[in-house]
Amino acid sequence: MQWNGVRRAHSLWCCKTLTNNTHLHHAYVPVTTMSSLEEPLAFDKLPSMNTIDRIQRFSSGGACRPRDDDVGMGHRWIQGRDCTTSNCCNDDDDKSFGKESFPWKRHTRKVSEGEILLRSISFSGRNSSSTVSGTVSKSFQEHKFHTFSNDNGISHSSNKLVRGVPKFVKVVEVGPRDGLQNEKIIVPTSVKVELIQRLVSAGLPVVEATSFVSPKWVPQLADAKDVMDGVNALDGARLPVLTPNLKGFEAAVSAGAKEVAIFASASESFSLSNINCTIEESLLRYRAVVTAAKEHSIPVRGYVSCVVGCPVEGAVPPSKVAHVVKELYDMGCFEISLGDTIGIGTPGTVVPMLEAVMAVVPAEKLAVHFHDTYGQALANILVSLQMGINIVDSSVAGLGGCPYAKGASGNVATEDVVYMLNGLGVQTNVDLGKLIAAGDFISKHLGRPNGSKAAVALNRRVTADASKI
Ligand SMILES: CC(C)(COP(=O)([O-])OP(=O)([O-])OC[C@H]1O[C@@H](n2cnc3c(N)ncnc32)[C@H](O)[C@@H]1OP(=O)([O-])[O-])[C@@H](O)C(=O)NCCC(=O)NCCSC(=O)C[C@@](C)(O)CC(=O)[O-]
Repeated sequence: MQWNGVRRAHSLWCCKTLTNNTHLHHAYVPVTTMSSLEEPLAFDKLPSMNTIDRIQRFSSGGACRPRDDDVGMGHRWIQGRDCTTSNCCNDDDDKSFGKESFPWKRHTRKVSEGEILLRSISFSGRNSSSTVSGTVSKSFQEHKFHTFSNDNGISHSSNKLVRGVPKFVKVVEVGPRDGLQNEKIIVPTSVKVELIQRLVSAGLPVVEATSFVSPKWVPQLADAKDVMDGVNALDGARLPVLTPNLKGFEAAVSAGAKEVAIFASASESFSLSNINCTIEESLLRYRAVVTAAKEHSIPVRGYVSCVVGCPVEGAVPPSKVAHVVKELYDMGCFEISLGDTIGIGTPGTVVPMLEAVMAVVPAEKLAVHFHDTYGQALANILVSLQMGINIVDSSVAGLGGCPYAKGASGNVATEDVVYMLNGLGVQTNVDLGKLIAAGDFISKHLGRPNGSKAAVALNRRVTADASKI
């Protein structure tokens, strides 16, 4: 692999500080074009949406697709979704996430919807608690962490903006992987294990546990096998891991992983810097992983990075994103997560990107994954929900960072997402109080404040209430 090494070494913006074990992986430090990140990408910086027309549209039962006469700016989506998906608030069929199916295997989630509904309710708010075992601070259970909202108003709202959002949203917690891979401090394995336990205990249905990548590039996750040893016995959530190649896949399976994720990019430059190969080479690699996964009946999630912008290339054409998403879908990924890796998107750029992607892959197979660098993540999530997406990735306490941009923050905080979803009357089955406790736990270990605004505000309210007693 000498050639690969040479190629990577020649990429100008690749930060290859392998000798410094505290540095994050090579993917994330461009030396040029940072100025392109200083202003939001706007419509006029995107390629003509006519390109989207050229993408072969394939019919998908539940996909929420734009009308043929609406390929421009996607304004229709911003005004409110006017077509339905299987999980729209207008839809009486609560399919939700209890019956997820994978291309080669009917997969039944361990926690059925019925079980979820039977879980005891110990917190106020629409998304109540779970009784999944785990270590949770008792004191938090005595407080009420709820979203300020008028419940009746939500459930009976006739407003098309609110009606347009799904009834259920599957929150995919990526903090232990995407968050911790980006933190400067290498967190001890025992702390990672406890964090995952707490997140599962909070009712999160999917907690991405770690990555089986090169420890030279991501030293923060070099203990992947030990983390899996610590969490394999956990019940109640799926614990996928990232695998960049067959080597990683085999290591993950040996460590007991039951679900994996592969990660491609819509930007050629980012692909080279992140996984040291072109997009097409990565797809070849991933085909091998998916084939091996099928043999083990292991579901594979796909990621596509840089779905609206790349730190080097600037705006990324929606058609390019759609191409990579479709490739991953066709090779057998059961779900594809759309990553705004540098958190540069706004609803103005996210909407046309989603339109292009939803023209080739059904909405219910898509997740959104927003970093909150520019404070746009919740707005982007809301507009995605209105377009029919019902899977959202996030990191507890907003873990992580993005060394491409000054002052960049990590993924959108799970607490903030759940708070917003509670306010919208969308069910997640996540217990906000336990989630906040998990966020406080890891923030304490990292020696920094909780990066979730909702967590900080709710903690402050609890403290203020307690002081009045
Ligand atoms: C992909 C590689 C491995 C290619 O790296 P490479 O250097 O091209 O690979 P190689 O095949 O030449 O191997 C080089 C060395 O790595 C080893 N190696 C090779 N594969 C593995 C493996 N799986 N596990 C452990 N070790 C491995 C291999 O054995 C060899 O070891 P040596 O002989 O030098 O001692 C490398 O570039 C890498 O690990 N990259 C990690 C990238 C990464 O983790 N990025 C962050 C995740 S993506 C992300 O965060 C975005 C996302 C998903 O969140 C969505 C979004 O926000 O956009």
